[in-house]
Amino acid sequence: MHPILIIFRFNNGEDPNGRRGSEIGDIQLKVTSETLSPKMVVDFVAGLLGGAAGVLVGHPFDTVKVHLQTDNPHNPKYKGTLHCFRTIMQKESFRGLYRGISSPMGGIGLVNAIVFGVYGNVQRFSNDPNSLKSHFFAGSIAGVAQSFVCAPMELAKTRLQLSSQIDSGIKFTGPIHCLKYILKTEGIRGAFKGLLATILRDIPGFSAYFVSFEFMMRQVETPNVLYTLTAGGLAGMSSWLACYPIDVVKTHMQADGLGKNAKYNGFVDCAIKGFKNEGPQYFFRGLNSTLIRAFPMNAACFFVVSWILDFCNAKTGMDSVVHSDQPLTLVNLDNKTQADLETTAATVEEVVRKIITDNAISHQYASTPQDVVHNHYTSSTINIPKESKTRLSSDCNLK
Ligand SMILES: NC(=[NH2+])NCCC[C@H](N)C(=O)O
Repeated sequence: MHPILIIFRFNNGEDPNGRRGSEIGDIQLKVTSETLSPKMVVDFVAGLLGGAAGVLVGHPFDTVKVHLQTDNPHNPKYKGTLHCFRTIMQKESFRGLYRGISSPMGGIGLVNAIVFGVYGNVQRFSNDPNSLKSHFFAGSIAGVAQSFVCAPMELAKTRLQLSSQIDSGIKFTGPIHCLKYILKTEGIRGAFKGLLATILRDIPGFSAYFVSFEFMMRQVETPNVLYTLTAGGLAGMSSWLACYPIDVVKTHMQADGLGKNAKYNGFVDCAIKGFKNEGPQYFFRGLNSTLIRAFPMNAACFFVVSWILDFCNAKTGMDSVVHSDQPLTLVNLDNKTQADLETTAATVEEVVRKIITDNAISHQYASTPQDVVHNHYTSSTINIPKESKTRLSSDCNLK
């Protein structure tokens, strides 16, 4: 048997195609027997495009960072971040700033598709999707999931960035070439060097990322463009603050040789040696440039993701959850109105019947647009007991 999927939305009188839709407060109900919710795919696509937007905005900062990191300390070419930026612009214009963008574009696009795809789906299907706890948990799972792609990708990036310091006796043409070489010489274990450190970094990294974004977005009723950009930027910064010391250790692990060439015995050993050698500063070197880059990059990323999710929600006008053997679930985009529903109707069945017998509750529950909290990652659920499900469908002529 196909799971029954009930989708409903509150129509605020705005038709996505510009036509005037139904009356304010009308509720549209749709019942289908699909297994795949369109949202599932939308999350991945939104993450992919959001990641690409982030790289487009963030890459010049990365270029400046790498130029500064590799500058000669005894005879520096650049006086600082701004000077470096200006010098590259003068000499090579945008081409200089955007050189080498193709690999992060592909890589971060893929990583973000996994991050936002896994995050959105875990969050929506969790028991209490609206709680910050669910966002935290979904962020951690997403962090673990992306690590398997992120770790080898960052390994290749690190080895390429440090190719002047690490002498592997070969000049790499790009990340794929570098990874192939690692696979050939160091095997599959070599390609996943730093995986554990990546997981340890990205569990706190991505839970902080999503919880802080969600928290900030909840502080205002209708976040405007500037607000969304700021929240995304700050979420990116807080995510790096939450995990930066682990990131430093990860970088050293991935820059380390293998076998008898290895300086470190593992994650903890690496952290201890770094601390003994340099003191607490060891864990914070490079934090500035990371934070500077994180703001614009994640502002762009979250903005594009939110925009795409909003756009798709407006188009389909629905949010949805599929439960095959659990009680049927109703999902709605709008917390507030749903809260009204829950308190005024005695039973869930009654709620559904009210929704179905058209207009029965439309005016009673009419909410003005300002009243609506559009929470991109929120889905509110009403659980309908299994027994009432069958009755419901026959009563209402639903298939
Ligand atoms: N530590 C993390 N991985 N935090 C998540 C932020 C990811 C984001 N793509 C960035 O590079 O800024």
